[in-house]
Amino acid sequence: MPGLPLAASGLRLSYAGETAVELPELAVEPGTLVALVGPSGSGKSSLLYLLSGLLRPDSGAFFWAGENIAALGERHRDRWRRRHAGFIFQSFHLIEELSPLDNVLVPLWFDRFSAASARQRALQLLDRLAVPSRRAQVALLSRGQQQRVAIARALITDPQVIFADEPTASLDAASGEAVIDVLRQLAQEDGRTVVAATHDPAVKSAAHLLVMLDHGHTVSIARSRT
Ligand SMILES: Nc1ncnc2c1ncn2[C@@H]1O[C@H](COP(=O)(O)OP(=O)(O)OP(=O)(O)O)[C@@H](O)[C@H]1O
Repeated sequence: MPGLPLAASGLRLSYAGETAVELPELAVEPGTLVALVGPSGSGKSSLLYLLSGLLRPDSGAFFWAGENIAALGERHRDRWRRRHAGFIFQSFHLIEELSPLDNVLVPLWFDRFSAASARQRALQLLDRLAVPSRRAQVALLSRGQQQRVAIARALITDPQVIFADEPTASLDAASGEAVIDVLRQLAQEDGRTVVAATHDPAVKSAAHLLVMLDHGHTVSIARSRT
């Protein structure tokens, strides 16, 4: 499934009158890995949650494939997210007692699907991400492997856009590099749109597009040369 173009215009979110993030203009083509970077408290997570439709802006618009998600009610935004987006978190959010395979199948619990084909797809994803799928409990895997299980779980619905909140922050450098390689592949080879909020200089240098934030303000948007 090809990626999804994202765009934003005049986005602003504040908490108790304090601006958390402002983004005048953004356009992201499918196949792009975007890094949202800046010091702690600069608004990276807030912007990620705005662009993913988890938060609603005070003003402005953001578009997924031309649809202004900011204008939709919660139920419709949920539907768009379920259909088009996958999420990856710093602390993985896996169910420790379940196997890697069963964790990858979690997003399908509430959907009608063919168990056999879903299982096959989950095994293919775990294989692609080099995770030993036969382990009884995901908790027995290394942290790098656990994050790759979380990526497989995000991919089970074949999302066009992936949102990642500090995807490498709890990993050592080598495991972080493996996850960054996967994020780049998801953009470059699959053509998905990938947006990551990050402190990690390695994610920053791997990204195709950088959105730099400082105290809520977008300082610059730069296309990297990588
Ligand atoms: N739920 C909230 N209620 C009130 N203020 C909030 C809330 N969430 C974030 N903020 C404030 O909004 C600003 C931006 O926070 P945000 O978490 O988006 O920054 P960040 O760059 O992701 O930070 P970090 O790198 O530390 O995770 C900060 O001043 C923060 O204190």
